Amino acid sequence: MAKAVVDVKDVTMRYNISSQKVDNLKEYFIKFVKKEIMYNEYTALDHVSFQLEKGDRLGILGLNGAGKSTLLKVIAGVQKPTEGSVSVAGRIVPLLELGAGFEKQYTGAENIYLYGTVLGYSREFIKEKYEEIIEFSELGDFINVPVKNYSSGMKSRLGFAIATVVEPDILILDEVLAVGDAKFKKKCEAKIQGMFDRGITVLFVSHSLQQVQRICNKGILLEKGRLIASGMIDEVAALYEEKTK
Ligand SMILES: Nc1ncnc2c1ncn2[C@@H]1O[C@H](COP(=O)(O)OP(=O)(O)OP(=O)(O)O)[C@@H](O)[C@H]1O
Repeated sequence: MAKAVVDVKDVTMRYNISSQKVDNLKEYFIKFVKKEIMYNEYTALDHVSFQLEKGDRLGILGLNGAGKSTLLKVIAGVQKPTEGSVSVAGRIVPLLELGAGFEKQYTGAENIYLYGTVLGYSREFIKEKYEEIIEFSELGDFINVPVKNYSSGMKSRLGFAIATVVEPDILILDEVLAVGDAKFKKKCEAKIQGMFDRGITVLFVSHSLQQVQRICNKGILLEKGRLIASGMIDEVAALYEEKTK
């Protein structure tokens, strides 16, 4: 077997969820001091393991709350798993919650530098790609306006333009093909298709089964945080459809 590009080993993710409703910070503090805050532990991912080879395009299927987004965040390194490990070979570009990392009081232009740095780009690289990012985002003069005045579509466009200015080895997509208006969506799809054609590895979550089957060759199915099936996408998609009947 070829060397794994993504190796997810026995990953478990548990969250503490407060079991009572606390209305404000003062009440929380009083209950905390009196040790009255109780937590329920919730297992969002339960000992999940799989590997991907270079060029694999994995569709992650499962009902709402199955753990799909959590799995992507753990692989992207945004969240640390409670147990288990993830190893990744190459540059990952995560297209998750586009624009969520922006500093709202700063302009789009300033955020190119801030967000670019968060994604691990050097200052020289951002400088070199600056015009290309603005051009792709189609924000025009809005680039000098604070991000707090952007529509959600504008934020997504800028987020997409910054994240995809590098050539990734691994691309993580969470429902982001729904970015912006129809025209911009087409442009994003074309850019992503170009990356697919260069044989990158992809992890993809979408509620459109058709889209997943069009893009992916392999699939996994999550149910309540457990991996219950993995294989070729058409087989896993058929099983998923069976379960949703
Ligand atoms: N930060 C968090 N704190 C507490 N619980 C969380 C957190 N993030 C996710 N969860 C819980 O973990 C479970 C899995 O969530 P996740 O978003 O990964 O599911 P999903 O399969 O992507 O769902 P959807 O299809 O609705 O997007 C859910 O029950 C969710 O409430």
